[in-house]
Formats: sequence, C-alpha cells, structure tokens
Amino acid sequence: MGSDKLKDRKRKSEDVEEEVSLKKKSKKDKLHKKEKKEKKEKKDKKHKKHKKEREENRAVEVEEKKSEIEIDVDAGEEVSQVDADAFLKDNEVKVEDASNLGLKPILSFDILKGKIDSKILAKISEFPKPTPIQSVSWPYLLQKKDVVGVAETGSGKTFAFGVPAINHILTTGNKKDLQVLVISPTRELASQIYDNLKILTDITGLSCTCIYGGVSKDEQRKSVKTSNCVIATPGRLLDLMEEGSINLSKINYLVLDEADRMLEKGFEEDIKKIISKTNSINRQTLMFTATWPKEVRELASTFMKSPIRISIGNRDELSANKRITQIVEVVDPFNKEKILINLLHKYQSGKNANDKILIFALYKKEATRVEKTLQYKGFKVAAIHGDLSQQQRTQSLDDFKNGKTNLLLATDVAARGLDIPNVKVVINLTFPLTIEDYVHRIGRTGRAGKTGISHTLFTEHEKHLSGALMNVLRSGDQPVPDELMKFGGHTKKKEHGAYGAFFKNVDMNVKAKKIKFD
Ligand SMILES: Nc1ncnc2c1ncn2[C@@H]1O[C@H](COP(=O)(O)OP(=O)(O)OP(=O)(O)O)[C@@H](O)[C@H]1O
Repeated sequence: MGSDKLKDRKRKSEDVEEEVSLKKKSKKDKLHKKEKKEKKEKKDKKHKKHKKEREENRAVEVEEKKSEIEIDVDAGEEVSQVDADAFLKDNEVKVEDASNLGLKPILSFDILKGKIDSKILAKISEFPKPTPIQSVSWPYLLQKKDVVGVAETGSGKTFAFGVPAINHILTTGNKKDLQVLVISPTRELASQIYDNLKILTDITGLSCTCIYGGVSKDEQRKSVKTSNCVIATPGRLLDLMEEGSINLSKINYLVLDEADRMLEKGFEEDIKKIISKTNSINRQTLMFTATWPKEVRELASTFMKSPIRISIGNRDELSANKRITQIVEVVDPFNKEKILINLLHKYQSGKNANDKILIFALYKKEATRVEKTLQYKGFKVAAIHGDLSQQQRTQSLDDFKNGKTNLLLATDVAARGLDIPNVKVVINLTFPLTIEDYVHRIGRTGRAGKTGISHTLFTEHEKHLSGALMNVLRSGDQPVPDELMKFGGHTKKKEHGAYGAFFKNVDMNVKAKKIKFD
C-alpha cells in the first residue's frame, strides 16, 4: 500500500511536471509565434514603407516629367562658332562632356530672353554680362545636367548655380515643394548664399531658408515648412533631419558649394547621410569650387550622373586668381607679430588709411592672442573664429563689411567663399595647413574683376608646403623669392611645425600630391 501511494505521488508529480513543461512549451510556442508575427508585421511594414517611398518617388518622377519644360538654352545661332571658340580659348575654358553636347556659351543676358523667368533675367541683367563660369555652365544646368564647375575665387559661382536653381523650382515639379538644397561648409557662407538666392526667390514669389548652427532652431523649423529652397551647413541640417523637422525627399536640385571642402574627411559622412535622403531618381547634382584636388574627384562622381566638368582658367594646376599680387616673405617665426604691425602701418597709410585688410591666423587661440595684441597697440580690429558666439561672428563680419572696422582677424572659417567688397590686402600671418586653403584665403581679395594684394609670412615650419606654394606663385605669374627657393621643392603634406595637426581632420596617410617643377 505504502509503495502504491509512493507510485501514485510520483505519477502525480510527473503529471504536474509534464503539465508545467507543456504549459512552458505552449508559452514558448506562443512567444515564438508572437515574435514571428511581430517580425512579419515589421517586415511587412518596412516593405510597405519602401513600396510607398518607391511609389512616391515614381509619382514625383512622373509629375516632374509632366511639368518639365524643355529648355533649349544652347546659344545656337545667336553666338557664332567663331565667337564661341574665341571666348572658350580666351578664358581657357575646358568642358569634359561624355555625351558631346557641345553647347555654346551664353555671351550676353539677351540670349536668355524667353528661356528663363523674366524677373530673374531682369535682376541678373543689372550686371553687364555673365561671367565665364556663368556663360559656360548655364546651358548645361538649364538642360538639367549634373555639373562640376571649377573657377577662380570671386568669379560669380553663386549665381552660376543660383540662377538655374531658382528657375528650376519655377519649371519643375510642384512649386510648393522643397526642391533645392545648397550645402555650404560655414555659417557665414551659408548666410551669404542665402542673401544672394533670396533676391531671386523674393522676386519670383518663392521662399528660401537658411539653416545653420549657433542660433535658435525654432524659426528654422517653422520657415522650412514653407520653403522651396534651403541653404544649410551640414551639422544643423542633420539635426533637423533627425528630429523629423525637415524632409528632403523632394530635393531634386542639390548643390555642394566649396565642394572639395564638403567632401573632405570630417564632412564626408554627414554629406553621405544628407544625400541619401534626397530624391535619388531625379536629382540634378552640382559641385562648385575654386580648387578641385584629385583626392576628392572619385568620391564626387559617386553622387553624380555623367557630370559635365567645366573649368575656367587652367584649373588642372592649382592656381590663384591672377589679379592678386602675391608677396611671400620668409621670416623668423618669432618676429611675425612685429612684422604684422609694420605691415598694417604700411598698407593702411596715406590715401590707403581706410583700406580693408583681412588677416588670417591658423588657430582660434592664435587669433585671440593676436587680436589682443593689436587692440593693445591701438588698432580697431574685429575677429571671426570658432571660439566666438555666432552673434559675435556675425557682428564682426557686418562691421568689417560696412567699414566700421577696417581690420578683420580670422581663422580659416573665413577662408572660403566670403564675398566682402573691397578687401584690398590679405595677410597670412600663419600659413594654412593646405595649399588649397592658401588659394581660397587670398581669394578674399581681387574679386569680381578687381585687383588685390596678398602678403604671406612664411616660416621654416611650413617648408613642407614650399614646393606647392612656388607652383601657385609661378602659375599666377608671380615672382618666387630666393628665400623660399632655399627650402627646395618640398610638397609633402604634414602637420604644422608649430601647431601640430589638430586644426581639422588631416589624413596623414594620404599620399603627398605629386607636383611637377619647371
Ligand atoms: N555677371 C556678373 N558680373 C559681375 N559681377 C558679378 C556677376 N555675377 C556675380 N557677380 C559678383 O561677383 C562677386 C563674387 O561672386 P561670388 O561670391 O559668387 O564668387 P565665387 O566664385 O563664389 O567666389 P569663391 O570661390 O570665393 O566662393 C559677387 O559680389 C557677385 O555679386
């Protein structure tokens, strides 16, 4: 009997165990099923989302095809072949165009009559004639081609991409959509491009927004909702994208201004993320710059469809604008500030007492120190560098532009693109980290056909760039000082002798550029 009871208890306990195990199994099964169901739902949802996106893109494509106006902007009969050839030769224009369209340049604004919006045309016709980069790029851009435009500093690249951009909104897709995006490396440059494009959007009843960091997001979030055109720096743009305040899916005209800088390490990943959210099917992509190093060309082509490559002046060799007189003085690094003060007295004396001078330092700390020294010596100087608030930066630039101060001390944040009227002299107190930056810095003078002077203090710390600098001097028909030649033909990119390589992402593994000597 005892053993029966034991058996019974054992059986019961086994039953309970089995039941528990069954329950566990069923629970596991249920969980598994639930997981499977959730996974399937997630997959379906993703699939549906992609399908919807594809359909939307296709709809945009169809819509655009329907509303696209064929613009025949070849200057055709209006410019004779002889005149076109002479123009291309005189301006050393190179057009690499795999499809051999061979469009003639637009040599006068009249040729654009009936081909672009009349209000835009009236506005730009306030200039005497298109600049060479405008003449050559407009026919291709108005035919919706991808274009890489390389032309010297101050040669009117902003309207080269800006005029077709605003005309594009008027002739393509839905006029309410956000179609044009211009990306720029600095806040000041974004704001300047905005000022230029806003002239065109205002007269055509369109809307434009500028997006950059250092200021409140609220206004930007609001105005982007009703904008057709956005000019942005990458950081703030990504910020607004991530929080869902801006949708780039209808962007079909994308410009990278200062394109080589935008494709450098440090910006590259951001740019990839941004571009991936634009309309990949119908996007016209443009890259404009004054310097186009080989290192970035391959990466650039991954974002473009059979781009037409236009260069004005011989841009294969890195060269500066020829209207700039380039003076290079080899100096002892410890004497630089004393020499600077003498130079300021020299360039701002007599009838030139009010001339605008832009001084470049390499680092924020250096700029702050030199600013204090200059103030102590009685100079009225404004400054732009990364340690200042956006409000202070904007104020400094405004004061310099409107002549409240005639001295501006800046880091490379002001090297590219800034169009400040009548800068007479650029002084490089400390040489930049790359030769491209040198070309951009000195390009703040000698703009829009004017002449200018650049005065560079070169020290042994920068001797690795002496060869590259000599080439730029030679290609600009400028004398090469004997003291510079003493450094030989070094062309290797390496960290700055005095400050190291902490200015920006400098890839020390990148092979040195091969630069030929005469
Ligand atoms: N067709 C034109 N004729 C005369 N001036 C022009 C013309 N188009 C633009 N400009 C003026 O030329 C100046 C320089 O133009 P912009 O700032 O576009 O130069 P950029 O080529 O972009 O220079 P950077 O390489 O330094 O960015 C501006 O003040 C602009 O208003």
